[in-house]
Amino acid sequence: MSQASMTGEQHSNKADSQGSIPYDKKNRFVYQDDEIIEKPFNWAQMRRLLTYMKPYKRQLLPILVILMILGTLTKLAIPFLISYAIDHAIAPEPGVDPSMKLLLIITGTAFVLYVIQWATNTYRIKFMNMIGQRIIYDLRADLFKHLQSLSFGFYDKRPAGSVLVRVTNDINSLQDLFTNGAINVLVDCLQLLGIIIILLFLNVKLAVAVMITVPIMFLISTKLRKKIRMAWQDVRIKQSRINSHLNEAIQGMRVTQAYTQEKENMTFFDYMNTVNLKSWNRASALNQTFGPIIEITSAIGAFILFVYGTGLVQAEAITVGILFAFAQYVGNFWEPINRLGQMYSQMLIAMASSERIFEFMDEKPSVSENKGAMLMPSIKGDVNIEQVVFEYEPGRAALKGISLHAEAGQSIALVGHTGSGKSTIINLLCRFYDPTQGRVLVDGFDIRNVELESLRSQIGIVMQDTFIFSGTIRDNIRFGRLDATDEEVERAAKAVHAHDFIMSMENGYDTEVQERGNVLSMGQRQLLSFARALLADPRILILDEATASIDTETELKIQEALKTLLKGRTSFIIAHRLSTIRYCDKIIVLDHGRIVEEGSHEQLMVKRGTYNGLVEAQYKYM
Ligand SMILES: Nc1ncnc2c1ncn2[C@@H]1O[C@H](COP(=O)(O)OP(=O)(O)OP(=O)(O)O)[C@@H](O)[C@H]1O
Repeated sequence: MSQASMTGEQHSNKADSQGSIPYDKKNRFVYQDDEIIEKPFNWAQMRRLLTYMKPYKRQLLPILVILMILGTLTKLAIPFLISYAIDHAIAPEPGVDPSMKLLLIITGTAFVLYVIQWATNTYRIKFMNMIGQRIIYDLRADLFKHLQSLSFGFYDKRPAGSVLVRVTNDINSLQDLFTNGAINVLVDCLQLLGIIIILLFLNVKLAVAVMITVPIMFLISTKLRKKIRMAWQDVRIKQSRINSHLNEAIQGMRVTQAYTQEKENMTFFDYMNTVNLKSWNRASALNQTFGPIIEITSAIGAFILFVYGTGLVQAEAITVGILFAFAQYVGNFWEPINRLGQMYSQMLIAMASSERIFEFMDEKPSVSENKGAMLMPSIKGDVNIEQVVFEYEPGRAALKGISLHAEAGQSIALVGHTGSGKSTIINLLCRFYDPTQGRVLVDGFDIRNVELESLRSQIGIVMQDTFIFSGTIRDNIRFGRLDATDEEVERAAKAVHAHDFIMSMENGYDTEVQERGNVLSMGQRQLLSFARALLADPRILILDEATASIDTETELKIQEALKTLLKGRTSFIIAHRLSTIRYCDKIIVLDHGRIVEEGSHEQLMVKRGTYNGLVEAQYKYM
């Protein structure tokens, strides 16, 4: 089950109080909120994030900085130039004639500056996007690489939907920071500093008077921003829940339709959707209050400027040109302040995102290679499981002291009731988990001391729940050994009797199958995964309920094929259908994590113990 479990309580938080839909089953799903929660600014984390900029430090950053400085300087210079034109070319001091030539020179220069400003801004945004996208590409690649290295234990604790939603949302919120943010902060700070210096240079008194509104504006905006931030976070929580529910609803669509639960699901979805809409409306309304507040504050600034500034002009303390320059600079003043506020909110959200991304990245695989792990030599197939105890969760042993030996080339069947520990033995043999106690030896090597890839690449596994990737049937079989030729692929398919059904499909081996192979029947999928495993030519072959969905006739054919194919390989076969394991060299009977019987079919039948009971129970219902 994805983000949800059916037990009930946690969901009854904020969302419920906001949702007005009278729906008594709205607690049916419980979602762990994987939303982005605001975190205090954390320098260490920011530095870690910024290390992703390192590869671009030499190539692109210097260009960016030059563009940034050039853009800011031109922006700052233009009002100054116009002010100069007013005072010296349009309305010069009494006694001096207006100069058309000077005006033309100044307007020409201003025009050139506008062009430079436009060009620098355009290229700055382009470069920023380029760097930002590359950083996100690197981050995403790092994260995916790491996720692939994490062990089953990590995924046992987290539903796929939760990993997915979290990774996509968090990476997206960092995307905003890197593409729009980091460099803009520098641009805005530079611009602000430049304006303050110029204003003070032009006239200290007027500059101080105009900037009197800044602290007020700062106070108001800090308070309001916090509220707005919280409101948007609430929106993200709601959206994250919708995503989680969607993920689950789509995956479980067949069950929903089979149990005709569409109406129920729709009502629940409607409820979540309404809660999301309300939360969005609230955040959006709050957001809209910000604009007028800035406008009122700038209007007060402008009022002070014109009342006090005109007084200063009349007293001849400043010129009209300087008053004009002031008006322009003050106009440009609020823009960076506003953006810096937005950036701050964005950074706090990015802090939370990066924390969660780094939390995944810092997660160590519970199964990792020991230092000095050696390459597993070519496996002969002798498997020794010695006194193995294994707990998925502390205190709940799934295997309680298992010892078994498979000589190279032997076929071993694992049988027993559901939950008796059959798959767990296989999981340990493939080293998806490490035993809590005891050890697993292959050809005398403790598998903890060999390189994982060299071990797993020599073990083939066919599971009941076969995963078919999107691509052609040929690609799916070739997944077993990527360098296999087309002939080898077909030979493997023929050996497991998959060739006929493949050829009956529209494009034969080139038929496209969808993710999880929905165009194929369960049995067909299993046949493909047989072919895949055989192509890999593993020394140890594991069949975990691999023939459960194949009809008896095909199964008999496969049995024949398997007899030759299993020759020379050690195999472990888990099967509830006991007829399939009758000819195995050894049958291990498990019960509640312990081996209760061991021997050949004939030996165990004579014993008239658990195995005999299982076989008789099966025939009784036939
Ligand atoms: N990922 C897991 N996390 C926690 N407990 C688990 C996990 N997988 C299996 N178990 C528990 O370990 C025990 C053995 O499970 P296992 O899957 O090995 O049984 P099995 O014999 O293969 O069952 P089946 O015939 O149904 O496939 C069960 O009690 C099961 O609940």
